[in-house]
Amino acid sequence: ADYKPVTDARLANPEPENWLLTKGNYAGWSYTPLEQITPQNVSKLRPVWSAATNVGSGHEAPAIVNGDYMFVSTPRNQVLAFDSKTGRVLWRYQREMPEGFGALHMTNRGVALWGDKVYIASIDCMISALDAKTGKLVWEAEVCNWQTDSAYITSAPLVVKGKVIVGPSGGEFGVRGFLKAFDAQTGKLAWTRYSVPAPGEPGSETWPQQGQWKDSWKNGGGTMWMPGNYDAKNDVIYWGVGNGAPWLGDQRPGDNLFLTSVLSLNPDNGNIISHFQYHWNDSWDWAGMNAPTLVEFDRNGKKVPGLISAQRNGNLYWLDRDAKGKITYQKSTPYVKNTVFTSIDPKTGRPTYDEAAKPATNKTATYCPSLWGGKDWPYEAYNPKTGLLYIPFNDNHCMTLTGMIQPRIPGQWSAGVDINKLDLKVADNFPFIGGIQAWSVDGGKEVWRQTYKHSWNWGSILTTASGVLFAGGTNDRKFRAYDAKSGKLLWEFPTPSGIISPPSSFSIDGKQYIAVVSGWGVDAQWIQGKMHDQAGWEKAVPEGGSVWVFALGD
Ligand SMILES: O=C(O)c1cc(C(=O)O)c2c(n1)C(=O)C(=O)c1cc(C(=O)O)[nH]c1-2
Ligand SMILES: [Ca+2]
Repeated sequence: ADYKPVTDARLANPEPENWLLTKGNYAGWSYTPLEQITPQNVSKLRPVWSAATNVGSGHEAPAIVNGDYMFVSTPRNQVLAFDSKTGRVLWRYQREMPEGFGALHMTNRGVALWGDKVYIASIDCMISALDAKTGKLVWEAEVCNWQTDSAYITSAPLVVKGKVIVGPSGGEFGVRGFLKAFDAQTGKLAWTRYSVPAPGEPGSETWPQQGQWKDSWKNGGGTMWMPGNYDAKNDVIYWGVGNGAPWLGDQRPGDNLFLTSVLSLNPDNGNIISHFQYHWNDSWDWAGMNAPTLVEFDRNGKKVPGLISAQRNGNLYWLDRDAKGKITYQKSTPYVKNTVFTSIDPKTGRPTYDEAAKPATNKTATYCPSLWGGKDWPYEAYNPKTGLLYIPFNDNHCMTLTGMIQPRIPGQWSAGVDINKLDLKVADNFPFIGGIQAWSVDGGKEVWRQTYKHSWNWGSILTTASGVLFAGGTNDRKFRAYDAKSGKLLWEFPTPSGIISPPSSFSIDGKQYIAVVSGWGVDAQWIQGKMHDQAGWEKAVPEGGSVWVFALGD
């Protein structure tokens, strides 16, 4: 079939029938304007086709759809192309894993599209451009060196104006985070931007300049391991920055810009325009890796550009952004229990801490939420019709950590805590752990919630113009539909494994489809094991990847 090239204009204004970007649009909404599937008829949803991916581990990539072509990336550096309507396999690309390779998170969060190419960042630090029609390799380039940098890539790339932008992971291996941008046509490196400034660069004054920790910036963390968002109108990208390395903040005294922050950047050269740091001197692995969602706030009857973001630290943030990309704190509120922040400066958003709840070297501290946060990487969703932000959250869990000095050995855990002693504690008689919260963006209030007594929630959310939410994320393998206005459960379907991939939607010949990839693994699986020990939950969730496509039956 013909392949319609993906242009800058199409990415900035994606047609409703396709799903060209990880989160559906550059604003990060995870929203489809399609309206055929409604709260009234969603109970008639039936599988149309499914396909095994032939690999295990956690499948965290959405189905990306451009007309008749659907692209799904999987763990182990694989990209599958399907006929969107029938599920026929068009091609399969697999980049061989290097011998001896290991990473902390064996997953991939999806491909990016531009022109006639498909871009995949592989776990062994490479970025590859494939021919969309054939799957043939067109170019490849090195983003990092997995052996010498101890880095790996799980992120989906983001393409902005002909540049493919991606950052590696490795916050627990002492990687100093960065983004790289490559020419989408040729693979030539366009720019590199570190999240932690070198001495003399703006922000370096927030890192130790002398003494025992003067070199801490070199391995300070701040990996940018989730795709950013883009304000196409004003030409500004927004990217989240991860946790500090090692985790203990006393080993890098100072605020440590730009860890656990959102950065606004110029996509042409990666220059930092502005930032907001969610919390200073991170000591909890509360990474700020999820870019905030681009919305507009209603202010005195006027629409003003804003950012909203449910952060891992358990706070929900409202930030202003202007046409130049300047970010200004507006307000925040806890959406899960946080035992660390004793107050937040209403002007600056800067928190003060209960020192007893801040882990440090040779000190044991207990804090809530645990390192997995009020929410981890799964995407929130925004629906402009309901005006609600939907947050996949986890509450009633805490962590006890003891800090230590851990030498940095390439490729090895060096977060400054014993990896076997990540002491997750759930609340006694917890009423639930996971769930979905719906928040009014303008009203600033929670409107409804769904809670899961027997599961964490690892499910990114899709919302539709017709008022439906789709989400997996639970250990019972179910894919669910909810009423976006009320939160009422409308439909559910058990897939072969648990779902931790973002659902997406597309339409062909006037028929709307919902796609999702089933395939439990990574931290969702790790926590399930801990919940077995703590609360007697089933130890394992069946694994193995499969793609599912649904539509309304008769
Ligand atoms: O600091 C990092 O570089 C980094 C990377 C990743 C990743 O690439 O998946 C995760 C984390 N940190 C992390 O802290 C975390 O909780 C996490 C969960 C998952 C997952 O896929 O379930 N990845 C990651
Ligand atoms: Ca991390």
